[in-house]
Order: sequence, then structure tokens, then C-alpha cells
Amino acid sequence: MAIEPINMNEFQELAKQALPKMYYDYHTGGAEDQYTLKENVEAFSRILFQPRILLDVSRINLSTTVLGYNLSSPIMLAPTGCHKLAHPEGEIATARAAAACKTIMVLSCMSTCTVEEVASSCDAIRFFQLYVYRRRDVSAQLVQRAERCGYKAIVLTADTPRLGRREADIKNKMITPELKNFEGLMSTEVDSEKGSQLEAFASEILDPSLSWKDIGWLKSITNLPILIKGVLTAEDAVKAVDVGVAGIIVSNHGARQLDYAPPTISVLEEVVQAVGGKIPVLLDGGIRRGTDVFKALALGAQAVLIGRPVLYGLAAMGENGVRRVIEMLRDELELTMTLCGCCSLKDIARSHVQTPRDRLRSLL
Ligand SMILES: Cc1cc2nc3c(=O)[nH]c(=O)nc-3n(C[C@H](O)[C@H](O)[C@H](O)COP(=O)(O)O)c2cc1C
Ligand SMILES: CC(C)CC(=O)C(=O)O
Repeated sequence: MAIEPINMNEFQELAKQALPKMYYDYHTGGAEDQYTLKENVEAFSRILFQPRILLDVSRINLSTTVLGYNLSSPIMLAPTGCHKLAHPEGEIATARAAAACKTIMVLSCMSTCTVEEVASSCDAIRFFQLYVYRRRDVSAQLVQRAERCGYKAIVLTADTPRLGRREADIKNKMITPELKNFEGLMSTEVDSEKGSQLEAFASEILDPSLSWKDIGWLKSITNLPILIKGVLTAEDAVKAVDVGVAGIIVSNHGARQLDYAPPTISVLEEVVQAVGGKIPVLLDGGIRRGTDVFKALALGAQAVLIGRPVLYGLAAMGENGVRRVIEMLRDELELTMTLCGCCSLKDIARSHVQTPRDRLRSLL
């Protein structure tokens, strides 16, 4: 009988049992030595709590807003490609779970259901994640299709001029699944028989010349707010504010791009300080516990996004699995807030956490 998952590691174990090795490796893997992959999770474990006591915590409220949309908790779904590799219902199952949990799903442009199919499947609040292709006309058409069918924001992924080197995918000769949004627009076939087909395909289509000035181009083709995903430094955060985007996602792409990039939670605070409250700062990477969500909020994130946990839930139990993953993190966050003395997200303060830097400072 299947085990009843009690935490995210057990969901991951179920996903491993459910999936062919090639797909499981694709979901879990990181770039090269996978240093950042491990650090994304471990950096959270170096942050400790400074809980407060004897505060009435009989009622806890986890609700929040992101770009004006009401969410039941600060846990959103990060864009991840190819959900049909995890489950035959693909992104539609994920969107329905997002709707049931009243949160935002960011749909990857590299999805296995079309933007229209996902839009008509349920009333989830959806953002659309964009890669800019050498074929700018294809990117522009995707943005306009997303805008037409009710997506509320564009999330521009800025850390992927080429795909990172994921060694498991190279060994497995990772395939390129049917990417439904491209039907009739662009072929997904590549010449190369060697290594990861997906990497070869992605590197053929992605535009490495993408630069800050292209934010102007993006603004000229859409009225939707734009968020930049992949910010890891204060300098880039300031530039993002200067070019007038609506939000920032601190992300290292789940450690799948540049290995030895810093774990996201370790750079969050400097990005938040550089932004100075002008636009919301979100974070993804390594969130596996409600305690991680609390720590990110204490260091200034408005909300977090989860990538792999969604895929684990989807692979293990389809729509129901994604729902349970979100609920599990939400329940853990609620407990953390209760035990730290916080009744609402507004009560979560910097003083509730102690980072490695704080401990160093206290020694000086
Ligand atoms: C299998 C997989 C596919 C992904 N595909 C995309 C994508 O299409 N676009 C994108 O911007 N990020 C993509 N990401 C990165 C996620 O949006 C997110 O940054 C990352 O998964 C967060 O880390 P976590 O998996 O530890 O939660 C992908 C990540 C994974 C694991
Ligand atoms: C289909 C891929 C290019 C999606 C992606 O960004 C990833 O695998 O990290």
C-alpha cells in the first residue's frame, strides 16, 4: 500500500516510485556539482528562530495579497516546464489545485498544455512565465495569447540565456516533450542525437542577446505587469526597479542554471534592502517546510514560490497531490506562526529569525 506522505521528503519518495528515471532525474536534478541544489535547502537550516511567547495565538490568519490578488497563503506555484511528464493531466491538474487552494499559478511557457487549455480549465489566478526566444515573434504571440485569456502578469525569466548543464539529463539523453504552445509556430526537433535533447533544443531557441533594454520591448507588446525572475544581487534589483517592473523574484532557477550561485535565502535580505519597498520581492528555491516560508517572510519576501514540491505532488497523486503539497506547507506555516507568536503575516518580523550573519555580528 502507498505510504501516506507526512512531509515533503515523503512526497519526493512517492514521486520517485511513480516516475521513469529519466523524468524523475529531470525534476530533481540541478546543474553540474549540484552544490547550489543542496545549499538552497541547507541555507534555510542555518537560520534559527527567536520565538515570542505568551501572545494570544488562538486565531491565525495566513492570507495575503500579491499584486493586489487575494491569496489564502503566501505560497505560490513557480513555473516549471512539461507537467505531463509528471502526470497525464499536466498543467490542468496543477491549475485546478491552485484554484482549490486559492493561490497563484505561474504557468511556464514550456508547458505541455496550451495557455488556452489551462485558462479554460478553472478559475485559478494565473501569471505567465516567458522565455524570450530568438524568434521574438513567437515570444510576442505567446504573451498576447496569455493576455487575451486572462493571465494577470508576465514573469520574465532572466537567468537562462542558455540551459544549465544538468548531468543526469545528459546521461539519460533527456527528451524534449511535446510543448503544446509551439504547435504551428516552431518545431521542437533538434539535429543532435547526443546528450540532453532538451538542452540542445532550449539552447537553439533561447535568445542569449536578451538584455535590460528589452524590458522596453516587452512593455511595448503587453499591458500586463512584468516581474523579473532570477535576481540574485542588490545591483540587479536596483536595475529592475529602475526599468519599472512590477516585482522581483529572487531565484537561482532551483539550482539548475549556474552552479555555485548563492542559495536564494542567503541573498534575499540584501535584495529587499536595495528595493526599499518600492516593489514586491518574492523568493523561490529550496522551500520544503512551512518553517522555510516563515524565514523567507521574516527576511522580507512578500510570498514564496515552490517548484519541485508541486511536481512531486503531481507525480504522486495528480491534482489531489498538488493540493496536498500546498496544504501541507500551509499547515506547517500556520503551526510555525503559532509557535513564534504571530497571528498574521504582518506580525512576522526580522527579529523572529537569527541568520548566520547575525551570529557572526554578535561575536564581533
Ligand atoms: C523540472 C523543473 C522545470 C522548471 N522549468 C522552469 C521553466 O520552464 N521556467 C522557469 O522560469 N523556471 C523553471 N524552473 C525553475 C522554477 O521556476 C523555480 O525557480 C525552482 O524550481 C524553485 O526551486 P525549488 O524547485 O527548490 O522549489 C523549473 C524547475 C524545475 C525543477
Ligand atoms: C523546458 C525547460 C527549458 C524548462 C526549464 O527551465 C528547466 O528545466 O529548468
